Amino acid sequence: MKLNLNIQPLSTWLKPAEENKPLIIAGPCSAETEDQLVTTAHLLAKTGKISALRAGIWKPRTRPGEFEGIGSVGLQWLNRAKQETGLPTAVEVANARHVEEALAAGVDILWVGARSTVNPFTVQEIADALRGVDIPVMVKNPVNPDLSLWIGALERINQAGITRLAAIHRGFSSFEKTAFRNEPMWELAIQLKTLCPELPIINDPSHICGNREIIPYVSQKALDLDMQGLMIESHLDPTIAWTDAKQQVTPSALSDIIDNLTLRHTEPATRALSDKLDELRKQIDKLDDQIIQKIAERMSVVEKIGEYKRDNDITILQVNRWDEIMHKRSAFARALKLDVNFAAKLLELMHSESIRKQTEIMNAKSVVE
Ligand SMILES: O=C(O)C(=O)C[C@]1(C(=O)O)C=C[C@@H](O)C=C1
Repeated sequence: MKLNLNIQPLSTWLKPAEENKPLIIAGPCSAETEDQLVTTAHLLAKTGKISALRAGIWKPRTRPGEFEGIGSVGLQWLNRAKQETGLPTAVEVANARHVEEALAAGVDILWVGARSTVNPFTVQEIADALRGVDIPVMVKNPVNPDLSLWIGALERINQAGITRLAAIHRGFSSFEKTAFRNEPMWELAIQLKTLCPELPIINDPSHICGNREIIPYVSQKALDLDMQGLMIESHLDPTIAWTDAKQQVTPSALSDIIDNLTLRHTEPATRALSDKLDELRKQIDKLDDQIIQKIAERMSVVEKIGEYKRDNDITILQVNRWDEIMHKRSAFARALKLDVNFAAKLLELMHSESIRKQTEIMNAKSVVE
């Protein structure tokens, strides 16, 4: 399946500020005061590395009583920052009123937040408010790891006529406590990219990390996964930020982070390098064919065992046998320097397919009887 979106290339509406460097959208998590926003904007603009200024004006907070954004007045401050620095501005919108106010205040780019993307009613309201308007829109992934919600939101906005469209990968909520505030689950962004290669994806390391220390690592990984840019929260003094203080960086720290990022090419630069890659890929093609062939052979033995179990009334699941397989194969994988967790995942996948196939065989019997 391919995703059919009508979109214009990112380069038609936002370009990296520097050659051979990633595209960066930066700014405070929240606009707090006029001085905080305008000063931060100036410091960011001075780095010469920023393509657009972001700031949260309306902040969705889980519990009431927390700072919920400065509201409409912040749009005027943002406009002043834009006039003085020349940076285009970006704001999160969560309903039709936000869209109207942001447009009236001359905001250049809108984004739909993760808590809105989960709700098709909200996304549709935003899409309807955007009908007939020509403005770039970015759609953050939903808080929960559901690719179809992300796709649905992109489709709704696109169907409203927005062709300057991008996705923002900000990570997903998870019950497990990990090093990340929001689990990156990179595979979901990769799936989106595979379904729609022309859709630009901007990574948001600030929300994935939740703390500034690991922002460089996540940023580099996003670029290595061919994402088209980064949205990084930056505050003139993060220690006193009103929201998300731990994940914001000063403009000068951001400048250092950008300097240390490597922008890699999607294709080899020379003929000789591309020949070398082709040669290695040919080896992969051959090995993949062999792996599939062997898995198919294994499955046909599994089917024979399934028929045997059916005819002799033996349970499908054989815990002891499976335990033995896991132990032996894990030891073998370790000896071959394969990652044991990876090997275990592969084996578990095969086991669940064996069970699925043998269940089909068992059920075929009950249909015949
Ligand atoms: O050994 C069996 O009984 C099988 O059916 C094969 C197999 C496997 O895929 O290796 C499948 C299911 C059992 O739980 C254990 C092992």
